[in-house]
Amino acid sequence: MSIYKLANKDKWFGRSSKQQLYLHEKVKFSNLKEYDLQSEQKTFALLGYGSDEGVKRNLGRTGAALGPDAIRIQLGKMPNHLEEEVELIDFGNLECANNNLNELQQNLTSAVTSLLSKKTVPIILGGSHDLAYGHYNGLAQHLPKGKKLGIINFDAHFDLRSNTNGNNSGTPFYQIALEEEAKNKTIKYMALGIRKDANTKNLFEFAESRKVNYLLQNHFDINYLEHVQLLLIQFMEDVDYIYITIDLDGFSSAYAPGVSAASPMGFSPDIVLESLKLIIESEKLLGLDVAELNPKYDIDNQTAKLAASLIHYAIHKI
Ligand SMILES: N=CN[C@@H](CCC(=O)O)C(=O)O
Ligand SMILES: [Mn+2]
Ligand SMILES: [Mn+2]
Repeated sequence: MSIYKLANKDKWFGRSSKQQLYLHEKVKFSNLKEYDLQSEQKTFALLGYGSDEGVKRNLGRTGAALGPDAIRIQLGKMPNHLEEEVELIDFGNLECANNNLNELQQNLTSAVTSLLSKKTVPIILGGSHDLAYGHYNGLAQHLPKGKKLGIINFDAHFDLRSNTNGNNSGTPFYQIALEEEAKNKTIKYMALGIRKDANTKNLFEFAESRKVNYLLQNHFDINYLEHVQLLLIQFMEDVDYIYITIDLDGFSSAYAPGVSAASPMGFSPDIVLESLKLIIESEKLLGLDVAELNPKYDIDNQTAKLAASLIHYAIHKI
């Protein structure tokens, strides 16, 4: 079994208003195993994936295990504009035990399925990007047969590496592609912000062979907004539900230095926010995660604040 830790309430602090003007005053805490369906009110479920095992296996710089708490610290200090009946619940962290990544991913899948069955919107805080494999499977298993789940990944990398030598942070979408094929289905995968200088020829070939809808980093830019919107609309038309995964290493290192594999020439927050707006307005969003925050390399918490701002934006838009 992987490790399940209840939320550390000390990570939620900030100015005190006594009228829930800040998210640390709004957030509630619960136990994954005990939580029950409250009512039909909108509920966001925060769950940390406190692991960098996948980054370590992928020869990256470790530190992402500390990502979830760094996001909580920044999110808690932000203003709360949620309606009173909307709930924000911190379910704590899943962590890796005995370097057993597969088990951690399976436990994330079960947790996500359970959170969906209780009508919450899962928001996973990462944590290395292998969380995508667990998160996707949890969302997919919840869906009725025949419903299509599309993945929209904001990332510098395809993460389509083969997992022949084990799962890691670079393999989640390869695993999903192969498992969908085993069921005579095809992966519905869009990757935005792909860097040519960070993905090999083989990865591009694999992506093309699986009809991955990808956009290179230089075109994933606010100057190409209409083009980006068109691609998103076309992709979303073809699926019933959407899973959003944001790998912070896709942002330029000017915005996101706190990652394992930084992108000096990455994308900017403005185009990501425009994309999130469009996706959320489609009302097809099922779950969202923010991955790869590595506080060890962050500067003045910029990357943690960016991660928190993305989540802040999403929960106020959904
Ligand atoms: N999740 C990250 N995956 C990247 C890491 C790149 C790197 O470490 O340079 C990948 O495997 O391509
Ligand atoms: Mn990446
Ligand atoms: Mn990634």
